[in-house]
Amino acid sequence: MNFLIADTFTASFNRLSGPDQKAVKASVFDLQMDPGGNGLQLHRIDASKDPNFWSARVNRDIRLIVHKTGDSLLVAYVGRHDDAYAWAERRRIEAHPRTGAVQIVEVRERVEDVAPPATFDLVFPAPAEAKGKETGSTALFSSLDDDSLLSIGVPADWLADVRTATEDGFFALTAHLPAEASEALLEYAANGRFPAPAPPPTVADPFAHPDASRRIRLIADQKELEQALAYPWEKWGVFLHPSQRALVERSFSGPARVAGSAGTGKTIVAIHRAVRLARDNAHAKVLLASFSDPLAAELSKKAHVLAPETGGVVRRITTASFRSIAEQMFQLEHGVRPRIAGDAVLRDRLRGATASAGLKGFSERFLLSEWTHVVDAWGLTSLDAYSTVQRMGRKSRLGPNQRARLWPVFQAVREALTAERATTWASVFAGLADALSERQKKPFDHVVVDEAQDLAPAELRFFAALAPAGADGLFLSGDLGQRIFQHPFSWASLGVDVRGRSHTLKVCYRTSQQIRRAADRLLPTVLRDTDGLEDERRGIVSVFEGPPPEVKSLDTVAAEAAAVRDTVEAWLRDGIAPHEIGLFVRTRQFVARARAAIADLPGAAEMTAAPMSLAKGLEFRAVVVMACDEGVLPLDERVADAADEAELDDIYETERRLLYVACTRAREHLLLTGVAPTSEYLADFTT
Ligand SMILES: Nc1ncnc2c1ncn2[C@@H]1O[C@H](COP(=O)(O)OP(=O)(O)OP(=O)(O)O)[C@@H](O)[C@H]1O
Repeated sequence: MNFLIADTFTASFNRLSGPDQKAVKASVFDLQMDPGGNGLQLHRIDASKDPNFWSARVNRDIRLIVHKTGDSLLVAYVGRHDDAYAWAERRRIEAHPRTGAVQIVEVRERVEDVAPPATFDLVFPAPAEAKGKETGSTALFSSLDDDSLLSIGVPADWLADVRTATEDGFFALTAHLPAEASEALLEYAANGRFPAPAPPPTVADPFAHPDASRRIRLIADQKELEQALAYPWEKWGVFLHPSQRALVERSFSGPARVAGSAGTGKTIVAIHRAVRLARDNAHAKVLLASFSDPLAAELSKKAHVLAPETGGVVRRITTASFRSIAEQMFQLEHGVRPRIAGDAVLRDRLRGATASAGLKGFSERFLLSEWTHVVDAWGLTSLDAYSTVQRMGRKSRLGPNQRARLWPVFQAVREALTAERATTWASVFAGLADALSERQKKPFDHVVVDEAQDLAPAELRFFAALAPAGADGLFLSGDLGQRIFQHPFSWASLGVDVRGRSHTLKVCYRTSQQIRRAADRLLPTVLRDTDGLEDERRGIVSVFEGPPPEVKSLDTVAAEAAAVRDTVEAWLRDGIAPHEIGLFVRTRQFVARARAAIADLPGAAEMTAAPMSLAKGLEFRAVVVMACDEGVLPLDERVADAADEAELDDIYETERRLLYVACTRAREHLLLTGVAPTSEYLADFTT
């Protein structure tokens, strides 16, 4: 008999107290051992339209709802007695007549509350089919016939409701529909088309249909059940979107990439893929790398969720930050750690060299940036090389004469570093890339890199050289819209050509529809990388909705602090825990302004207050982005350094992306504040 669990069970389990969860786990294990349910007092739920719903007694209070058929037992829900019975009485489980996927369907006639709720600040762009629409009361799907609605998995008894749904009532309705149907409707409302239908299953098993296997998982053995129950709140551990699953399972003939806006699950795909690769080959060594040490630590935690220690899988997955894995490799190669010259040292050497060369007319910041992003990033060692290098992302044009004047300075810096036996990260990565690319035997069989949009050229070459060049050697996950540390460059020119092997995720799991759409307005709808790959950002749907983001322009710093304090206090009152709150500001100097605003609130120390550049990869239930003042965002110092119009544009775009990253850390609540006159970017949120 097949033993299955549904995501409705996982979600309901998550709402129980610790002791109740423990008791439920014991009962679910018992059920798996003995699907007959002896000892659990199985009772058929007579009031349910579906005769296959049974309740199992966990303890005095708690009932487990299971769905039993001749060949399967599905654990569907858990809750207090009355709640559990009511849930089962309002549901039926059946294969959809058209798609063939098993669905947990709400029985239409038992749902009384489908009437439109309070008006939402609706989030759709002008719906494709809603020409002439003026209010939120126009039917969104009236032009769709039964056939189309059935093809996306709308249950037959909900067809009429869907056809009469208006913007105002839409989310209330979709809460009752199977997720594949509501996602498809959302996409239709946003883009005027349906997503590509899920491919039919190869076997005629309704549970094996991709739409079903996203929400109902077959549990093969006790170990799998342990995993599913150990981290039930990490839904992604068990239930992946089909587009995510495809990227995890698929074999790619060369380097491949997953893209997608913030919160679409790129990191989740990267982790699943690393675990999948390690599982598939018991000898494979896998590297799972991310931008910083804290992000790498998060990857490691999540990899453990997917592959508990016992399997021996995690041992073969090395999680590391870009720099820490390079440092380890450097030590293996040279027996010592690299002596890295930091920015302060570089600035000092640049200053010295500029003075010696009598060079005038270039700011210190420009010189450091030119060194970091051009000379050092590309490992240039001669004037010839510097004269011909394409200064990608450095839009200011530097003529041959200017380059010739600058070169002695950079050469002197390089010589000074060599004399001091110091090096730079770019040199470390480049040296390792050169050494490793010569080798037949590579340190890893598969390399998976998250936050790949911020890889520097030498870093990309390094990761490409760490694993064999063939199939499934290199997998990169990243979002061009979140590139904040690197200038763009051609991956293909460095031998990492992901064209034809690049896929974009479109379902956002982190951020509410309202916040995501507002944040999306900060970026162009299509981003293009240097190799011509397009990242289409329209048509993203969030799986839930929430209050719209708030933007407040205040007259003084004190008034801003008071506004932030009031909002954060309200969040705390609403049950949001202090550690679920993050405050972001443009630079370190403004962290004190954020801290001061929340200083007297309970749990203030547990709230995160950090510069936007550290927001990458994090997430919070509620986020404040503070100090969005004119002159701070974009940052005056950066703007002042722009060599020309083109470089100015580039700075403006990077600053926008920083704000985008900070805003998309929010799941449910987002507040942006600034002291008037505020940042010009804030206007994008309200228009
Ligand atoms: N299939 C899924 N089911 C449930 N939750 C998911 C799923 N995929 C991702 N999530 C959740 O969505 C959130 C965002 O996922 P993740 O961090 O992987 O996105 P991302 O695309 O890497 O985001 P960013 O680019 O902003 O770093 C996380 O909380 C993750 O647990």
